[in-house]
Amino acid sequence: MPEPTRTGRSCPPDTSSPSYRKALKHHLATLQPVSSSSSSLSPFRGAEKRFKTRFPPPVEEVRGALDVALLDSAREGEVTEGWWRGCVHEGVREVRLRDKERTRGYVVPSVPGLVILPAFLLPREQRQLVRCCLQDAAKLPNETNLDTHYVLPSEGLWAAARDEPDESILPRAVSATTIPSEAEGERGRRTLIANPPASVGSLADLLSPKAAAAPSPHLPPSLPGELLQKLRWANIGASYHWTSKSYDLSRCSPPVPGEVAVLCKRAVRAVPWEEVYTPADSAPGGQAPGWERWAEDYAPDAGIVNFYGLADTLMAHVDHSEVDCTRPLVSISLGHACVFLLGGATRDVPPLPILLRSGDALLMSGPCRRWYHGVPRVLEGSLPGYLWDALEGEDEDEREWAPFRTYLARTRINVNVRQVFPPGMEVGGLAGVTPE
Ligand SMILES: O=C(O)CCC(=O)C(=O)O
Ligand SMILES: [Fe+2]
Repeated sequence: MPEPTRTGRSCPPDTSSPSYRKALKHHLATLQPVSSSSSSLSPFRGAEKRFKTRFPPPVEEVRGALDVALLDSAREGEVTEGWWRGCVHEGVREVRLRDKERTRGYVVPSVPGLVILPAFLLPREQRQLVRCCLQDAAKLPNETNLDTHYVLPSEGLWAAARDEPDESILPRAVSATTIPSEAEGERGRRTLIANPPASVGSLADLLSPKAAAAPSPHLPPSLPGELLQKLRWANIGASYHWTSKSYDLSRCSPPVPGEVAVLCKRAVRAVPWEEVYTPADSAPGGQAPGWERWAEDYAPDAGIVNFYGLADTLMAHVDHSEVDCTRPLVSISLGHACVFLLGGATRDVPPLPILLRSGDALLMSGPCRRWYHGVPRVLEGSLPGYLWDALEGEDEDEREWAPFRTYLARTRINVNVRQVFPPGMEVGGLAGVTPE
């Protein structure tokens, strides 16, 4: 495979180029007639559609996205070298972080409980987290989207691609004890299924063993490098069961990797929550009960690492499988930037588009913790130079980094970490207390 290059660095696609015209022609030829229902799309679906558009690329649409990197002169190079940029919305408020080295944090009054920590990770830390995601997280006993269909090597796909690139990986045989894989999209991405939000009352469900999804019967053996391109998610911590969209605590899983947990706790500790929630909000039934103690007692116990190719999207959904429904979900972006849409309690609320760049952390807590959100667009040509070129002044082995940068040339990674159980409630594989 030829070494990929960083794409579309300093200008939008050349709309007069033969390749653009050819792609446009193909697009127009395959265009479906406008359905009578398209005007009745919900505001969230409408926004998704606008950001997904390839012809022409949604440069103007993205210009309306909240892009807090514009407020940081240190990121000027990163912003100007790519051709996607958003804007700064009125009302966005800076909060002073406790973490002295990283001084920026932003809240948006229309989205209570949202905190954005731009450039939360330094370039060196981003590289380290990328390594952790590919080498350690996407490996047994953690489950990935590929485990349903292939017998993956115990050393993990990344190590296999590096050490035994020509060794085929066999598809898994169909077994009579499995059930069809309903919750998996065509390429291992997720599709929507409606299930009730988790609560203390649904704990018994979390403890009951869940059937494995059925492997696809018609898959050829594949090389590790080919399968890496099909890697879409890896569970970390408590095992998430995609078919039923709930946790499966009957499955013993290692905890969230230490270095991921440390980063997420650092993000939660850095936020001055008293500036996010006023004391009145913390009253019982308020916006985020217990926020005063998050700095001490936030303990992530589950998460998903999402791997997006440049054309991949994540449709509108609510993460409601966690028993604790207000503690922060910490989401860290790596590699290519994206547009993240954050709506409201229903798809009828017009979403706020946010441009998330590599190293940014986004925290959803309190009211917005169970709001609709999704990723309609990975922004091609947005890989920052420090993930591609040698790191200035850092003692890093660029040869060791080379396969990671090649992978990132077509990828966005998102580390999405949650706390399923509130402090003191430890259940099943995570300890052994059953609620009354
Ligand atoms: O990729 C992202 O930024 C969001 C991912 C997400 O919403 C999820 O994993 O539930
Ligand atoms: Fe989500």
